[in-house]
Amino acid sequence: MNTHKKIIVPLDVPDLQSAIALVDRLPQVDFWKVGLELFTSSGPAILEVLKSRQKRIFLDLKFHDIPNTVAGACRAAAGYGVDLLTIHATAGQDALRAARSAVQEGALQAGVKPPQLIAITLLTSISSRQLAIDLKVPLELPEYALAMALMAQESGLSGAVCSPQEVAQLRQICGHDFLLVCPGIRPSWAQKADQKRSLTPAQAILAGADYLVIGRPITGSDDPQLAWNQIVEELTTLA
Ligand SMILES: O=c1ccn([C@@H]2O[C@H](COP(=O)(O)O)[C@@H](O)[C@H]2O)c(=O)[nH]1
Repeated sequence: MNTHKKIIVPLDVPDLQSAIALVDRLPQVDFWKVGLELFTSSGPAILEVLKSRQKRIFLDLKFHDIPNTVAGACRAAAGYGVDLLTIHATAGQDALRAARSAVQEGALQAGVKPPQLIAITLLTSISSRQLAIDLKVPLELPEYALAMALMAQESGLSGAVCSPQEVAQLRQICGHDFLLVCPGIRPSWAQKADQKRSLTPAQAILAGADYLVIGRPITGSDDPQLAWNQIVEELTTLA
């Protein structure tokens, strides 16, 4: 796969108009992520815009609810014909299994290809200290992230969202068929902002990530095109 096809850019903008402006500004981007901000403000309209331009879509709604409710949400989301869909692993095994089945049903009913359902292991904005002190989780962070990924794998999900700092371990244990998508990516020249467990794009790919989610280093830059080119160049040197 061309290296630039491994980069997913989030449309973390407040409205449909800003989203379309960003898509127009970065025509090289093949894979866009629609998350909570844009979907909450503008609904599914952006999905049709992206599909009409032959873009791949990561619908990152991070479902987290009881099994019956996540199943209903997954059934509806799968009907949009997106490529990737997220649920929090902490919804638990019953919810993950219900979500997996619902994704198949929703896609079948709508006559579209089912999305790959992937589980959030632990948000990349959470540090080891926050995991222990705020969330009261008694495990070491890498052990916890691995446990969440394994639960997702045992529940039949296609993969997981993890920080690049845990991706090597997850790749080694979960195997090569398990999709690993990494946000929290920061080129050496970018601000970390609220991301606590980051690596550079090259480090993340070398550690085993299938896809990198890279937002503000590109979309918050004065020159998004230049930032995109710098990242693609960094990754091309690996190929
Ligand atoms: O653990 C997670 C899960 C999802 N995200 C999402 O990825 C992007 C990251 O954007 P940046 O601007 O590169 O920080 C954002 O849409 C998050 O909702 C994540 O960061 N961590």
